[in-house]
Amino acid sequence: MLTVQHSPVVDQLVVAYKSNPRIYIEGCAMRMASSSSTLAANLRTSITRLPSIHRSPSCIPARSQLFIPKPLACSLIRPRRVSGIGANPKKFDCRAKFSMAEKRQGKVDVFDSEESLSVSLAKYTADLSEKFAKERGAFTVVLSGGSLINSLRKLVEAPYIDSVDWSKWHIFWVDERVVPKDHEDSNYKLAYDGFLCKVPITTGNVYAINDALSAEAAADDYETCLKHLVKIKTVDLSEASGFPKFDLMLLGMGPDGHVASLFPGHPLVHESKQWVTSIKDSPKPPPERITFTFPVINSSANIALVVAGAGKAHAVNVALGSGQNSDSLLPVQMVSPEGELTWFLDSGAASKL
Ligand SMILES: O=C1O[C@H](COP(=O)(O)O)[C@@H](O)[C@H](O)[C@H]1O
Repeated sequence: MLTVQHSPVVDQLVVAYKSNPRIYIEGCAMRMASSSSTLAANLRTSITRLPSIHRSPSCIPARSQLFIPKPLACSLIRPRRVSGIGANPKKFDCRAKFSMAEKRQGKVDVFDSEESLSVSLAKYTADLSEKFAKERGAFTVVLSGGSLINSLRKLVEAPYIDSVDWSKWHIFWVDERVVPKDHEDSNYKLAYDGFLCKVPITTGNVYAINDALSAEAAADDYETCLKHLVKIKTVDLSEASGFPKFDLMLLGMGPDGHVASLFPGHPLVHESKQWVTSIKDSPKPPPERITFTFPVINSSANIALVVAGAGKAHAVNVALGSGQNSDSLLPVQMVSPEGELTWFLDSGAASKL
């Protein structure tokens, strides 16, 4: 059950946002300074689930085509070994590594190259786009920073550049660094340069994090933005958890097993009430960031965990194979969506499985 406090100020801000997202951004920042969240939400306990493994390379023709929208919109509101990575699809059923009340099966796709991973990720994303556009008239997509953006490159080529209904897309970030949007460390800039500037996504449907605010204020501002979008049903709400339910979350993973800006051993991995939170001591620079929390991540309808490179093989093996972690669970092991989990691994990332 989700409760959002209403007030004339909030209602004015909603009206303001509809007519001019920038006004709404300022409104949210102002409101942030004088209010505290009254969100009451139930915690959905995160449960690790282990997947079946499927190797499936594929290919599509390449053709680049550019669309350049205006740059930004709004900031308002266990264990089984895998052997012989090859061209033929192969399926494995994995048993859960941890006992769990609510065991579900995910899927692991291993590709012989990052190139074929990218091709398959494009088709997966385009298929979900079509499904959600039909079902609910909108497709809410959450991006990570890092290498994920490069892995989305086939989505901006034929046939998807023309066949996807980009007008239905709404873009969010699972985490952001507290730097200006034109800074080299900005996840927004990375996504804009590598993906968003090439597709005709409506400017007003790109929900960037407000880079004019402190980390705490930016996290609060983004949460306020999400509550508004849930209220107007642009973003679904999970009945099970009371947290927002995004249609697709595209997650990367660091070599240490972190996802979003949720790092191994950091107390934020246990945050159970906030939708969006901030971190000032990120072990990976830059230190100040904002991030979705696990209850939001795990309320997703679909999560793609996209991991490439031998440098990440150990964390992948801990999550999916016989690898052991010395301390607590790796954050990536805590990814357990309400919906479907699909791993996209290249041969390097899967090399220890
Ligand atoms: O700092 C971050 O790192 C992770 C992983 O990045 P990668 O380059 O190793 O794929 C990324 O998913 C996250 O969004 C980003 O802020």
